[in-house]
Amino acid sequence: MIEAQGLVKVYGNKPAVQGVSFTVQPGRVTGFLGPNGAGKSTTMRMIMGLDRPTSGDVLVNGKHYAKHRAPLREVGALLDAKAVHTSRTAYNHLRAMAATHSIPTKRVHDVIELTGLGAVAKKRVGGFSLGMGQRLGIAAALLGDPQTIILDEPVNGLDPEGVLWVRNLVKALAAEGRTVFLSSHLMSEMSLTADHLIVIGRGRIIADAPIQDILNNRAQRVRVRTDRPDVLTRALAGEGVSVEAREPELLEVSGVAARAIAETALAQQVLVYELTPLQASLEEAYMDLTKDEVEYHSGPVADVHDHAGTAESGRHAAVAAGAGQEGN
Ligand SMILES: Nc1ncnc2c1ncn2[C@@H]1O[C@H](COP(=O)(O)OP(=O)(O)OP(=O)(O)O)[C@@H](O)[C@H]1O
Repeated sequence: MIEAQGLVKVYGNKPAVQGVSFTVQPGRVTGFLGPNGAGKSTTMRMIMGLDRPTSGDVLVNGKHYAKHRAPLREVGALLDAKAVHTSRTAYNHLRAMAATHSIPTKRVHDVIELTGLGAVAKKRVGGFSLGMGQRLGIAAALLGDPQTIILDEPVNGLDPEGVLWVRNLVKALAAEGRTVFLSSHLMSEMSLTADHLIVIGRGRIIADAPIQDILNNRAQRVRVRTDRPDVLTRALAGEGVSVEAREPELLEVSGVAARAIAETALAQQVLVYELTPLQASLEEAYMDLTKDEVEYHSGPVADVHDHAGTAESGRHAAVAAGAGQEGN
């Protein structure tokens, strides 16, 4: 279990994390989701004792990370896969880690097999691709067979087969009763992997709930086809209600339930020939939640065309477009 209480981290005069409290429970995958610069990595580094909180406190399995006698056996983390730039082979890297924590060599072989590194285990880590580096980082995180696993952007750089593998792995680890805390900026991936979401924006928690609740709590949108959109729009107007005209006879309404729209239409004697409650995608719910919290706003799509193609290039383009907005 991970318990954070009032965590604050200020770099110079830049508040990166601003009073964050949450509990990550065992037995489920908890996703840590937020736009670039939201404070995910900083929070994870504080959990692992790599950054000292400006104030507040965080415990892993009931203690500060550094107070555990055998931390690798308590908590396994992948924080920066690129950090392992070594002339050692993957096998020797893991063996050295195992040796300093009294972990038997058999476990090294086990995690190499588990992470699909068998074919490259005797190769120098310095020559690894990003995906192989991610697998090695995950192997290292699992080496001590820890109860708590923290993975910062674990699918970064993985091919689709690798993404699926991480998804199944973290679900299996949670099903064994472990605490699994996983950061990502990819909502689509989280929706397939996590049971519970903690959403962070500009250093503050903006949601902490089961994924299904986050979807259900989003203002319900209803698609309405009517021959009198003008009359219905006026009749529905009110606080918390939004009515958008999509096509000449098509409205999208949020903030009013389908039945209430039907009642209003009936009272106005307006013909309605479609009334469809729309299920929000997790992506939409996320955009809704974080719309005021993004530190970096993307430029128009035309700006990113040169790099377009992958989510990753889009993300970098978004950062580039937003450079200079930091601290606003
Ligand atoms: N060592 C540091 N010194 C100064 N500022 C920092 C440092 N580390 C992070 N920050 C700033 O703190 C804020 C939070 O950064 P953090 O890396 O925790 O966000 P993140 O949610 O992990 O983002 P990303 O998805 O881009 O990795 C950002 O504004 C970042 O620029």
